[in-house]
Amino acid sequence: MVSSLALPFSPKPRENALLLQPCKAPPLPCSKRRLSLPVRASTSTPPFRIFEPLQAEESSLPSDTVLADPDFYRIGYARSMRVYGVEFREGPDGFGVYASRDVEPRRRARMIMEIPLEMMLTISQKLPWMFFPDIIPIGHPIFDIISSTNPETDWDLRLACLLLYAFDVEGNFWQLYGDFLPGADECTSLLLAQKEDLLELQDSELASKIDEQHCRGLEFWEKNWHSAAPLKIKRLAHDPERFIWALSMAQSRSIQMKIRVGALVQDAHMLVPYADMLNHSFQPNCFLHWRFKDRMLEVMINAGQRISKGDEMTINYMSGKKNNMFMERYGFSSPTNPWDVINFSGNSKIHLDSFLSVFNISGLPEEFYHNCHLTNEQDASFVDGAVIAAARTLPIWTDVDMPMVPSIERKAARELQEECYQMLSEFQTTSDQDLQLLESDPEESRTREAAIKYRLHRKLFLGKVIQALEIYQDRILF
Ligand SMILES: C[S@@+](CC[C@H](N)C(=O)[O-])C[C@H]1O[C@@H](n2cnc3c(N)ncnc32)[C@H](O)[C@@H]1O
Repeated sequence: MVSSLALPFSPKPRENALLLQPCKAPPLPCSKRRLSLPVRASTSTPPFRIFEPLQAEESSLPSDTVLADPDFYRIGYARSMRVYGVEFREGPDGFGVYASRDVEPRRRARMIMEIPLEMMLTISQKLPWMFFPDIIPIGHPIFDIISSTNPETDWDLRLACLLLYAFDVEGNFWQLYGDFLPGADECTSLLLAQKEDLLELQDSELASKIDEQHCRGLEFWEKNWHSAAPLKIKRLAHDPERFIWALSMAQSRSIQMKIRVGALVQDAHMLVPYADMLNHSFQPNCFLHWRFKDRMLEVMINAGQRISKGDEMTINYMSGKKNNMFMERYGFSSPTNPWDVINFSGNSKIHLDSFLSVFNISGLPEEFYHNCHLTNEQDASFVDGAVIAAARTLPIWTDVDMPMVPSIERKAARELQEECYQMLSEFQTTSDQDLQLLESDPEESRTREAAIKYRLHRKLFLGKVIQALEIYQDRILF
């Protein structure tokens, strides 16, 4: 274990930083997410003005969101966390980060959040296990439990142990921050799903993977939280549900990053408060950066990015991964995931360059992008991540010396459409039925909702590929 060093200096609050000042803002509803408690909209006036945006006009901010409770900022501000030009709001996908003012594009990336290492929970990706900050005293039995994990596969078990341990350390920041983490009923992680929710995925392979993960978590708890375990271990997770919840936090909220602390460069798994409230986008406007000189994680707006007040600030959680991977780790999916895949089994193939030029897609397959400057308005709205995914996943042929023959291309496109229709017919429900289910029960569990959305998103993707192939057939006269 390595002890963390003292911060070389405390960062000064900057202009526009979150400032605690007497409240002049009108009372606004705010969200204080407490573990396992339903979200309540408080109508009381916050005792402090929490950062400039609270005074901003609410009208241009997303209407289906409520501001985070002032305490959420206060506990971080007291420990040198800073935010600039953004605020935390609770919306349809839980907490998120939103711009509180317009930002003109800049040549350099611009910082919107800084979080000191002292507030994080980190553990090295490889042996020997090192923790920053070093909160586990030598000889504590949780260290033996962490040491018993498989170094190759069990990063999430180690992080879950560390999180549970932090909740138990008197005065630790995570005792306060834990109040704002999603409870078991608010988190979408499928580790927290009932068995019948997993059936709603209509994907037996994914359901059994999640089931295996769940069993792995339970076995780990049973092995280490047995009746003869010391009290200081037992009290970290009295029941398996508590451990599984911590495991779901580790999986759905941690990041991996190379950090440099003093002379040590380390690949770490990290739980970073506040940055863990950023939602995912395949076209993110932000990224994470490790600032070595004072050991801060920075959230930066991409260089050249224009931001309008009310925009959600997002990062890319994983690049190049299909929806099933997003479901497995985070419990959400997207109908426009540009990396989704369809496994076609027939021999039909379409001509890649012709397909790309019909939809003005440029670049190499790894970096396909929609060249919207060449496109009319109607096409611009049609071409989304699903069409980019189609360009990657449709079986293709390329031969620079051979021109494509439109009639052969049309036949291939029709056969590929047939295969998509066949795949759609194999689902137990239609998209309309899924939509009805989602609308009919607003109180249903987050995991059941995520599971129904997953199969719906698959159908929407297949439908979009069918539509794209239709447009392709119409436009390949030359
Ligand atoms: C790192 S947390 C982000 C903060 C989270 N929204 C919260 O309420 O604490 C990841 C979780 O946020 C949600 N999430 C993030 N990005 C999403 C997206 N693009 N669509 C739907 N849910 C998303 C999922 O529930 C995911 O497990």
